[in-house]
Amino acid sequence: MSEPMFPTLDEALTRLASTEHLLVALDFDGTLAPFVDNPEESRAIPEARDAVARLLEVSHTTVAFVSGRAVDSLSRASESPDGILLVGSHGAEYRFDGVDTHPPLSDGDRARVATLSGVLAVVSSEHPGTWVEAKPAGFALHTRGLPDELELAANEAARRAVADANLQVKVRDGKDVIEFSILSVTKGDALRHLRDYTGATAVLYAGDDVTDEDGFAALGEGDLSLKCGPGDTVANYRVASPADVAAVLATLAQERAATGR
Ligand SMILES: O=P(O)(O)OC[C@H]1O[C@H](O[C@H]2O[C@H](CO)[C@@H](O)[C@H](O)[C@H]2O)[C@H](O)[C@@H](O)[C@@H]1O
Repeated sequence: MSEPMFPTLDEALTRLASTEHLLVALDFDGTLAPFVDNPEESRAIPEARDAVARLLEVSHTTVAFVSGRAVDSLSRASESPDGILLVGSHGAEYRFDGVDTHPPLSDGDRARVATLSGVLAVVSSEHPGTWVEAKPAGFALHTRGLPDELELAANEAARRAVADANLQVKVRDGKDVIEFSILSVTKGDALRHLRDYTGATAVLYAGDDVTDEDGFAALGEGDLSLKCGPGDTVANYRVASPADVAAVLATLAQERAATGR
């Protein structure tokens, strides 16, 4: 973990609550929602939903979900609370104030996506228990529930097959998932864009996975980075579970509201 600016998370939250415009950016799976086998059935825990709703009621406060999911999938799983900003596909898709934006894909890009689809379909068919989730610019090969050795074999086969196809895609390791995208944007890019878009004077970002490290690294002095669960991190603070993240958000909502904003 990085050296925190304040010795305790409570002190850091109090300082953050007093900023002029606060951006609360949150990863979804593993941070607000516990892992489940079927991503379509994933939902934020009630405590997290309540805390997000309270933050959304405070003026000069913006809340965003920043996910590896495609933005449509994120919208369904998060049930897209009123006023929320959505970032999908690790920063490749935005849904802000009802407007969708994403980088245009050239014909060549679409051809690479189609080739990638075929390559991963073959890998999945050769590795029972895996399945492929489609996204606008890539795919996730899911391995949840497989024994470690089978998961490893599927991941290695996918990496090899994609490398052999010479597609030059971005590879992201996640929790029981390996992702391949023709776009290389990161959650760090997403947080920089969100900061500009909202004019935030301070940012909280919470996440649990390797891809969230790009988000943490994009934060600076006066911001707060919160890692959920175990694993190496550059975040300043750590909690154990989505329930703990929800408690942090509830505290922040309470303190932020008390500032009179
Ligand atoms: O950036 P996130 O919001 O954390 O999204 C990361 C990936 O989340 C989803 O997969 C993960 O959650 C699933 C549901 O709990 C679980 O079955 C899977 O094993 C996890 O990796 C989503 O399906 C992926 O597209 C996201 O990239």
